Amino acid sequence: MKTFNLKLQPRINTHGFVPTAANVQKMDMNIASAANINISHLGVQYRTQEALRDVNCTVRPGRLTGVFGPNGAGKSTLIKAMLGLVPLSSGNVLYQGKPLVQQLEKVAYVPQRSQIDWTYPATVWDVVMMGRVKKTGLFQRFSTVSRKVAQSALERVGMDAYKNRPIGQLSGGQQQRVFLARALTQEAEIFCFDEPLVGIDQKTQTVIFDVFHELAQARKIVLVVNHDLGESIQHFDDLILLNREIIATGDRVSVLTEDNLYRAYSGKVMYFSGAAA
Ligand SMILES: Nc1ncnc2c1ncn2[C@@H]1O[C@H](COP(=O)(O)OP(=O)(O)OP(=O)(O)O)[C@@H](O)[C@H]1O
Repeated sequence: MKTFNLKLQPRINTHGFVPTAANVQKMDMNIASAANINISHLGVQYRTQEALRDVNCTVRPGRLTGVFGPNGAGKSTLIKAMLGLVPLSSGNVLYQGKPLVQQLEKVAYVPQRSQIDWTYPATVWDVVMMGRVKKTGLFQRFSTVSRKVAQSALERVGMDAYKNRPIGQLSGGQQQRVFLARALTQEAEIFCFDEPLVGIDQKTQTVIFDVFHELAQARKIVLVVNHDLGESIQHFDDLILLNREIIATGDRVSVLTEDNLYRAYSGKVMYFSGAAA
């Protein structure tokens, strides 16, 4: 049985936002009027297996949202279904009132490491510039603006010095930072990351969460699949707790209850209620 020490502290904040009750209320009012992703009655069936059943939830801009749940809970499937990468057996996903799949130019998606071909002969710069292809058009020359955006994204994630390296020669953390830079160059409204924290070093984790918080503060939608119930969970504002169906969804503190965790992980997680204070 795994044990996790889940101290429900205020979200770690490195950008000067003081989470007083008044500030949070102001933020919540803004959020209520902003554009959400609304997922309604979403189901996914893989041949004989029902991966997701009747998923209903909202993903809000301005909030760092984590998708949590045990192995095989359907976390990756949820993101793929939202982006039209696997077919829905029921339901819909709307953004600003319209199907999200009709607005994929607004989305930056970084899949799981295992789904990326790291032997592909591309340099760090090539990979980051790929983030500009949708804006520039295939086979068109990249503009000066595009190059500046890519350069600034590389610098933001601390990978500027590796620009000419083949992507396959980098460490796991460096590769993840390059893919984060590529997502940034897309200048998207919606950012989806599937397990970006797997196999990375502490420095990369810090950079990644700093960038996530910056995106959220810029009122982007930031959705992150994660399975680690350790300390890093405190970075998230909202959680979607899944196990083939929604167990709980909403702000982090309301989702992280003993009962919800027990139901999601079938009793395989011991929750220290004393640590919630
Ligand atoms: N392409 C597929 N074809 C058939 N079954 C699949 C496919 N992709 C996923 N599954 C199954 O659907 C279920 C949900 O998978 P998914 O990868 O979405 O879970 P997850 O919560 O992301 O898991 P993990 O934390 O292990 O990555 C699993 O039982 C998985 O084996």
